[in-house]
Amino acid sequence: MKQIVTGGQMKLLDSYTIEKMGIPSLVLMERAALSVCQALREEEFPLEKVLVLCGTGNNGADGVAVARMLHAAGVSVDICILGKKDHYTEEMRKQVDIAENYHISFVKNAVPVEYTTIVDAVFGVGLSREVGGVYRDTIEALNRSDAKVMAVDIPSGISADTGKVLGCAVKADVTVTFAYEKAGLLFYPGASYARKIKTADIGIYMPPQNDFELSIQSCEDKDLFRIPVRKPDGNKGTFGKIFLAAGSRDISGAAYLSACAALRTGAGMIKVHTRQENRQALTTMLPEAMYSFYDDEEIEKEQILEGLAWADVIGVGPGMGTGQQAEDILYTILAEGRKPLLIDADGLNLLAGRMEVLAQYPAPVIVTPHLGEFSRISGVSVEEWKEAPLYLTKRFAHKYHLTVVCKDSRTVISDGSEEIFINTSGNSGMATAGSGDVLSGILMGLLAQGLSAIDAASLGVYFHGAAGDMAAAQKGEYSMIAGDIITQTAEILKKRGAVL
Ligand SMILES: NC(=O)C1=CN([C@@H]2O[C@H](COP(=O)(O)OP(=O)(O)OC[C@H]3O[C@@H](n4cnc5c(N)ncnc54)[C@H](O)[C@@H]3O)[C@@H](O)[C@H]2O)[C@@H](O)CC1
Ligand SMILES: [K+]
Repeated sequence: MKQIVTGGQMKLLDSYTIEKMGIPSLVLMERAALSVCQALREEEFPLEKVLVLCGTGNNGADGVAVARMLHAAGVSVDICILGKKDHYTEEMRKQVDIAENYHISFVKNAVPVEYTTIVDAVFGVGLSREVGGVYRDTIEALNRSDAKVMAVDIPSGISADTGKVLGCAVKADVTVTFAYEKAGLLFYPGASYARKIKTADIGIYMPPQNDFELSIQSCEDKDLFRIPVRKPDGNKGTFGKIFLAAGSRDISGAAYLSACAALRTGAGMIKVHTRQENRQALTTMLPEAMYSFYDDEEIEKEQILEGLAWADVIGVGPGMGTGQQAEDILYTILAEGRKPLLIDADGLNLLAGRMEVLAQYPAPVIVTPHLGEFSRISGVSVEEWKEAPLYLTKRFAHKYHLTVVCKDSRTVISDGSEEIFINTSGNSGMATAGSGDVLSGILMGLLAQGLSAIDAASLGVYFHGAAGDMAAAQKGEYSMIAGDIITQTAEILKKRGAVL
């Protein structure tokens, strides 16, 4: 698990390290600048003629220190400072004094096209408003040049919290970020402005007790090993039984994909409750599942109650439609279910405006809305969410005691506690029909094997994205389809099994 921070959190950690632990600010800065110089070499930047563009804050001070190190190593480097001298921070003043002692060239109106490499040290985590004026003109000229661009800490103009472009922003080739990745480097569009991210240890201290309202985490490959080990003496019951209400008169694919993904993730048994019309298709495509069917008559409440009593995990929603029968099934489950419950797709559409009914549910509930569905069930518009994705997802999860998987290019997962997850696996090929059904199947499969709701959700989303990345490597982002994600799910678990 990787720790991620907001801009405000990073500033607190900087001050804690300086004031409480006693490491001088200039020492941190020296390490920061060294790490940038090292990355310039590792990433083979063309250092024939380098421009370091600096702001007046400590990001600019980092830049001046980088210029000094390059100059000392014999590189031809110019420093251009944007902003007034009387705005310099103390560290910036000091770095400029040192650079002047080294007789480094300072230029007033840099012409970006004249350089082979540009180091962007205009704004870091201190960016507090829209970028305009000379800053904007210079950043736009930089983006038009052919120079290779290294961003110091974060591309200038990107919000460290949301990844939004504040007016305009530097398009970097590589970003060296200090101590922890900032949330704004993970969310789009920030992620595409930062491109390749390298995280440098500069000696920042993380106190064991901090007052952060959010502790932001991001899963990595090694977290896949938290998927429970198969018990050699286990039976079908050991690995969990799932009751899934899915599919409707015209839709059988969603039920198939979700049920198949749950079994492929390792669940012991699944029973799909669906419309009679799906009998032939589903029993042919997935004979491994069990089924109960209903038709135009009233929904078979007895069948549902039987399924709920039998199951360890309940799922409802994929391809179910939003008609009266779907609504009756959902509300029967909400009234009678006693096991961990996953609600997806149409299940969520049926809940819009009535979320308080979930408060009575006696076991953990996971909901998996995409942003549009999240907007419908929470009343938060997509634009509002993009302004504060972490806070708004947490607030909604907390209000209704849910684990929320808010699906977007960077999915956010929260159970309302201070620990919140941003997912970084996956690719645009996963924006394909049925991909969400596969995710719901994976999450049920992990719940069935005993993971808690938040572990199943955070790990399952990462797992789904990782399988999607493998599918894209094989089929390409254009051609991959949801079924390919299921195939790769099996490949990932095979490797996991082989290691143990
Ligand atoms: N000692 C420290 O505090 C350390 C700081 N570090 C660096 O310092 C950075 C943070 O430094 P600061 O907090 O000084 O902030 P920044 O250097 O990111 O920027 C703040 C400055 O920009 C101005 N500003 C903000 N938005 C603007 C806008 N839209 N247009 C024009 N001016 C604007 C502010 O008024 C302020 O002068 C980090 O990102 C990191 O690069 C690192 O060197 C590690 C140590
Ligand atoms: K920067």
